[in-house]
This record gives sequence, structure tokens and C-alpha cells, in this order.
Amino acid sequence: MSTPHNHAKPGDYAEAVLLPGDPLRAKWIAENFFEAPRQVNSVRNCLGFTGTWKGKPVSVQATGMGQPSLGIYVHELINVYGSKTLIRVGTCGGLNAKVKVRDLVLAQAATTDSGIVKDRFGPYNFAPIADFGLLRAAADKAEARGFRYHAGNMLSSDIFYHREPGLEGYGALLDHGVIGVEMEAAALYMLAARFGVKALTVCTMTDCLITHQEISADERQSSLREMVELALDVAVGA
Ligand SMILES: O=P(O)(O)O[C@H]1O[C@H](CO)[C@@H](O)[C@H]1O
Ligand SMILES: O=c1cc[nH]c(=O)[nH]1
Repeated sequence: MSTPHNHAKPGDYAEAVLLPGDPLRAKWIAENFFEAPRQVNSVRNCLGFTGTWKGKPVSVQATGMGQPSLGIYVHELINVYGSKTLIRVGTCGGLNAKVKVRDLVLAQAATTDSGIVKDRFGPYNFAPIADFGLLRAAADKAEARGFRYHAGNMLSSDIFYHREPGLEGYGALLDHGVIGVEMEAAALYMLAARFGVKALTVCTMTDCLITHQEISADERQSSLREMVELALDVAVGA
């Protein structure tokens, strides 16, 4: 059975799936890291691939940008394709001076402005959180490899271009330790909680909203490589 967004067959995805926003990042991951990659989805060019990493089955599926788009792919991966471990490998902006360009940001929790999460819990402010085992494994591996990393509160915003430019748009979040901004982690964590699977978001900080420093094209390639290798090891338990 396929879906309106995915023509893969049941069994085409591994239980462990990496989730970049960018379809070309999905292709790059499959072609440069997977052993024996095969494409399993191309609907809307939101590419998905399955292969192995260190001999263990693993998939990568692009989610597009934003929580509504990620929500479609993740819902189907879990409920149609049986995925159990979902690791977003993304890019994020920096909201805290201690986070430098190229640093890894592990989203321990994800604050959000998204109605997808906010409107579901009535009077409660649900706190979307990472799976502790995946988070601990990622932090341990980052530590062992000597990577600069930060585990903390990520903002998953529905808005890339805030009305107030620069830091103004982030208001009180800046005084409350939020370290980065991207657009998907909160919905990923909410869906993982709802359906009883494991999820983690790992991002490379590519543009600092405080210093306006940005990652260069060369640095982007090598930084993303380190992040993907770490995420693959966490995903398959290597
Ligand atoms: O690099 P990806 O994974 O797409 O992540 C970030 O980049 C996009 C915005 O430019 C959003 O999807 C945001 O979450
Ligand atoms: O969502 C994102 C991703 C990267 N950088 C940002 O400022 N926002």
C-alpha cells in the first residue's frame, strides 16, 4: 500500500530513518554513506532511500520544510511503514552566543509557535522532548569524537522570516535558554510521543542570529558529514 505522498511498499523502509528537510541532502546521505542504497520514494521529489550503514538497515527520507510537511512523512513512516527510530538531521540558526557556527545542537526539547502542537492540548503546554536514550547516545558520541555540541531547548518555528528582523522576533525565548531555531523538531517529538516511537533532532548551526556569521560552502559539507555519521551510528546503535 502506498500513500498520496509516498509510493514505497511496506518493508521498503528500515526501522531506523534519518530525516533531513532537504531532498538533495537525503540523496547525498544515501549516495555517500549508505552501502547498497536504493531509492524508495520520489513522489513530489521528496526523496527516500534505504540501504545499510555498518551492515545494519537504515533509511533516509526528506521531510520538506516546516511542521505540516514533516508531519505527513513522519505519520506515514510510523503508521504505514513501521519506522521506530526517527532522527532529524537538520540545520538551525543560533540564538545563544555560546553556540558557534558548525556546532552540533541536540534538541533535548523543542519549544514551538506551531498550532500543530499548541492547539492539541487544551489548557496544557505540552513539552515535546527527545528520546532520552537517543539523546544520551548522541551526546556520548559527540563527546568521544571531540565535537563541539550543545544539548538544550530548540525553537521549532512555523516562521522563517519573522516580522521583526533579527533577534527581536524571538522575544522572551532568548532569556530562557533557547539555543537554536529550526522548523520541525517539535512536531517530530509530538508524533513520536503519540505513536510510541523514538525520536531525536540533531542540527548543525549554520547561521548565527547574534553575530550574523554563516557557514561557508566548504564547512557545510564537512560539518554535515560529521553530523550524519554521528546520527547514523545513533540510529543503528553502532
Ligand atoms: O536544513 P533543514 O533540515 O531543511 O532545516 C532547516 O532549514 C529549513 C529553513 O531554511 C527548515 O526546514 C529548517 O528547519
Ligand atoms: O529554520 C532555520 C534554519 C536555519 N536558520 C534559521 O535561522 N532558521
